[in-house]
Amino acid sequence: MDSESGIPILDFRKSSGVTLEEGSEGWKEMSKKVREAFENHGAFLLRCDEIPNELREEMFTGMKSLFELPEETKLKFSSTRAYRGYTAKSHVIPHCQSFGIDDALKSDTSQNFTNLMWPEGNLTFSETLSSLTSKTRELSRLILKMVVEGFGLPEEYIAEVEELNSHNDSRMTRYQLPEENKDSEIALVPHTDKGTLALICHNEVQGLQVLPNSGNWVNVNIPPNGFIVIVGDMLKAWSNGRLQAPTHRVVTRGDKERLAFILFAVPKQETLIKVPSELVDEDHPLRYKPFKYEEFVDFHYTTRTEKGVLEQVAGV
Ligand SMILES: O=C(O)CCC(=O)C(=O)O
Ligand SMILES: [Fe+2]
Repeated sequence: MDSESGIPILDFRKSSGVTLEEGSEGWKEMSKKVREAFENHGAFLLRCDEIPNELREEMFTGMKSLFELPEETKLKFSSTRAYRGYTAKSHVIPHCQSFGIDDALKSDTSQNFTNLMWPEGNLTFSETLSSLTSKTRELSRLILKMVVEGFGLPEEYIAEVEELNSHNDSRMTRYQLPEENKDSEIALVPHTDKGTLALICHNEVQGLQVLPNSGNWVNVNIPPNGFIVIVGDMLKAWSNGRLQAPTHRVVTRGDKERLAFILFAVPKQETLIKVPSELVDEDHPLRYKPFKYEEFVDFHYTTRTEKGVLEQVAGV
């Protein structure tokens, strides 16, 4: 457990003697821990060996060169969609620059992005981005299956959680230190993630904070070579509010810049989010009516509100 935030650390590493073969006892036990962590914290810290350290190091080395490219090159990666494309110093991300990549898993996405940034080519970057994206996506699939198992739901629901993970966006962010004040300062404003799950790894410079129900921000310490897995609003809705989608933000802490790679598992626009009947009972009355992901996204983009979006769109 992370002593500051109380968020559990789950160890998926084979080297720790864990076998996560689907259906095995180890798998069932871990699925229960995933469910409990998501119920209590909306997140867990993950140690796993699916993603080699060399790959992460390669990614952060590549990201360093990426962010050092001239501003006019970075601005070539534009998007009409909010939070996608290249953003620098927006109100949402005051001290950071970020590349939001849509459809991160499409076979040519990494290559097209790389070619735009490095017209002379950068095969290492393109392969690293593509490999880290697909490996984190495999992890998100595994974790969603564990949610189905953790709730003891019939196997049919695996297809449903796959729907919740049918689209993938990724984001690469550099949180810079503000010139004047090197102490703690907000670099990414408080929010919940709007999709299903987010998997985040960073260059070992901490900065993430969560807001527990106690109402006081707490630091999250991602373990070395680890990840944090955070529940988004869609998984919260699908689970009838039984899994939390925690409010989180990033602050600059210390004197090093932070680099983060984030994979977002999201539904397709037209996906219908509907609570499984098994998750509704006397103790857990239905909280959300069925709604399409795009209704939620449109409402969020038009109102630009962070407060109670889910309740306003789908609340019973
Ligand atoms: O950089 C981080 O640790 C968090 C990023 C985040 O929450 C986001 O991009 O939605
Ligand atoms: Fe987030």
